[in-house]
Formats: sequence, structure tokens, C-alpha cells
Amino acid sequence: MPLLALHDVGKSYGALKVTDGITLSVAEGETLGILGPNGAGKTTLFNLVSGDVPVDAGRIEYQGRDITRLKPHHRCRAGIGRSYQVPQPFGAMTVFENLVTAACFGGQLPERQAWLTAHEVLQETGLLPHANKPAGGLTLLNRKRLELARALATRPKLLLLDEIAGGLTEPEAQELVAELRRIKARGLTMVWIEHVVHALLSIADRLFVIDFGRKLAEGPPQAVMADPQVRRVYMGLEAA
Ligand SMILES: Nc1ncnc2c1ncn2[C@@H]1O[C@H](COP(=O)(O)OP(=O)(O)OP(=O)(O)O)[C@@H](O)[C@H]1O
Repeated sequence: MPLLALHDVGKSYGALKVTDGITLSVAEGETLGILGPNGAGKTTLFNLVSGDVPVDAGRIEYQGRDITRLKPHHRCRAGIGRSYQVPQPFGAMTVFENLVTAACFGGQLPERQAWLTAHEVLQETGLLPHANKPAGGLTLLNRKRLELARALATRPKLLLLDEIAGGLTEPEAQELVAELRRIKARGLTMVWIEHVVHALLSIADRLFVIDFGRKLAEGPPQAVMADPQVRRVYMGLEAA
């Protein structure tokens, strides 16, 4: 049984079909990379899985259970954690307080357990030296780390990452990828939307490419990147 399964999922805004009959599944322990041009409907797909936005059509299953109509906070408590493309920390709170809040309210941990979890996540994401700084004053790399850390503090079984490497310099992106590799190695299932293709390729087990809300390609990373349609539509390259 896959951890996550989408069956013919659809979403429209007015006449615009943003998600058009998407069917995909994610196996436990897998890292699925999602690619697609700007406006292809990638973030919308995450919004549908996390419940931030209701679906118009189709069904979403998590751990074999139909969660299509479940509220976002219940999905979070069931183990679906996500980051946002634009980091959304509580800027006036410290890094540590942000994580305790995520662990208490997202992960529903009792306070003592939330503190311990926040500490573990600080270590895992390299944020320990910044624990007592206000989140609003962090560098972009550390804001991205905090976005990752806030999702981890909810103790997810499925982690959805939305362009976590976007805007970083090459060495910063490499640091973040190294952290994600360690997280992957402990068996966490991840779905990662990313435009920084080489970062995604260094970790993804499988790719799923979206264009105009539809599946364009799916499969092993090398095969997908060699697909003439993907090269033309996504990378603007002529087919070899
Ligand atoms: N709430 C909304 N109301 C109207 N249109 C929306 C809404 N949310 C998204 N869209 C439109 O849906 C389309 C897909 O948006 P989405 O953010 O999912 O794309 P994306 O693939 O994540 O893009 P990017 O790579 O630029 O982040 C875009 O045309 C966007 O303008």
C-alpha cells in the first residue's frame, strides 16, 4: 500500500484547470521529485494534499485512508508535514519557540515532549546556534532551514517540501541537500518540488513532471530527464 495516493485529482480556478486529473502514488521511504514550469500547478498539488485548498474532483488517500475532505490540521496530525515556498515563520518568536509551537500545535505533542523534539530538530537542521534568535532576522539559508525544521517538528511521516532550495547560492543549496540526505537516510518519505534540478536529482528516487496541471512524465530520474517532451517543455531544449 502506498503512503500517499492521488486518484484523478482535479482543481480549477474559474475556467483555469490548475490540476487536471492527476494520479500519483508515493511509496513509504521514497523521495519523489516534482518538476514543472512556472505556473504548472505544483504548489497547488501540495495545497490539495495538505488540505490548504479543497479538491474539486478525485480522491486523496493517505495510509490507505480517504483524507479528501479532512481538515488541514487533522492531516498534519496524521503525519503530513509541509514547508511553504515563501517561508512563513512567526518572525517575532525565536527559532526555538517556532519549533515548540509547530510540535505542540502541528504535532500535538505535550509541552515537555515538544521541547525535546524542538531540540532534536535544531540539531538535525543545524539551527542549534540560532535557537534563541528571532526568526525574522535569519539569513535566507537559515529561514529555509527553519521552514524545513518547522515541518519536521510536527513529526511527519510524509514531508512535502516546496522549493526549499530556491534562491540559495550553490554552496548553500549543497548544505541543505546534505541535510535532506540525512533525513532521507532515516527513512522519511518525501515529496520535493524544486526548480534547482541538480539538487533534486541528487536525492530523488523518482520524478513526476507536471505541465498545465497534467502529468507530462513520470519515472526514474535519468529516463525522465532524457524524455524529449520534458527537455522541450521544461528545460526549453530541443529533443536530442
Ligand atoms: N488561489 C488562486 N486563485 C487563482 N489562481 C490561482 C490560485 N492559486 C494558483 N493559481 C493559478 O494556478 C496556476 C498554478 O499555480 P501554482 O502556484 O500551483 O504553480 P507552480 O507550478 O507551483 O508555479 P511556480 O513554479 O511558479 O511556483 C497559476 O496559473 C496560478 O496563477
